[in-house]
Amino acid sequence: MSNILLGVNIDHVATLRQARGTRYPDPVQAAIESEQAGADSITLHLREDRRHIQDRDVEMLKDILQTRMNLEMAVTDEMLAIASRIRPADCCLVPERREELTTEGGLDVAGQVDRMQDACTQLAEAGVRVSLFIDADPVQVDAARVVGAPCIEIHTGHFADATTPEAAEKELERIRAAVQLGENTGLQVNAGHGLHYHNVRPIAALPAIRELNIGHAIIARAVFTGLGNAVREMKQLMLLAARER
Ligand SMILES: CC(=O)[C@@H](O)[C@H](O)COP(=O)(O)O
Ligand SMILES: NCC(=O)COP(=O)(O)O
Repeated sequence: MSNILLGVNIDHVATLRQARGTRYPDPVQAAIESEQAGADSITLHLREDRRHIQDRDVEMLKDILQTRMNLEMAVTDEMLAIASRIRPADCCLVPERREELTTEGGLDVAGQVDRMQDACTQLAEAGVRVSLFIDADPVQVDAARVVGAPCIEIHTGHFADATTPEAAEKELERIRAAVQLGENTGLQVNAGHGLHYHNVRPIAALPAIRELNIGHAIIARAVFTGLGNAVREMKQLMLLAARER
């Protein structure tokens, strides 16, 4: 499969807006421009602390997006109720800690099977496709199957944070094995977190990966090149890598 999809995460456009409490930059404009530049979906993380994306952003984009909304959220009753009402195409369940700078790891699905099964069932009944954000851990991949999630998103943060080529290669092998297990298990396999223009290609080249969700690096590059160019450049890198599959 030489095609690979890009989900652009617009959280950090909202981070810039929230820094001053202004109306700009508007994540809604970022989503439209990202779609026009080739994004296959738009990811936004409605955090419990609303540090960046606001409920208003989700409500507006529900009626504006021409591709797909991938709503990231914690597994809480509040967020499950919002997702069941908004009914995004995709909902990616992620761990959240109030004091974290950004997402630090994957969901412990295996340690809370009943809770995860209930969440997956509730969202599926609302017509929402569920993805579970998990570490590259076979135990978690199998648990995602057990709880009935159709998709997983492999956390690539440890790969991105590796400080030596050897450590990066070790993390890439863990990701490669988890991605292959996910495909063999019948799950759609996505990946994301910490990917940027200099580390995305080996991840995009993994044959079974369907979609990459990338945000921080694209928004950072957009500061200098414009968002459209930043999205186009990332998509081009991914497609070049996918041809090596
Ligand atoms: C789950 C993930 O890796 C990111 O999509 C998440 O959005 C990171 O949280 P922040 O956007 O708050 O950095
Ligand atoms: N789930 C990963 C995502 O949406 C974007 O993460 P990042 O590229 O902002 O680190």
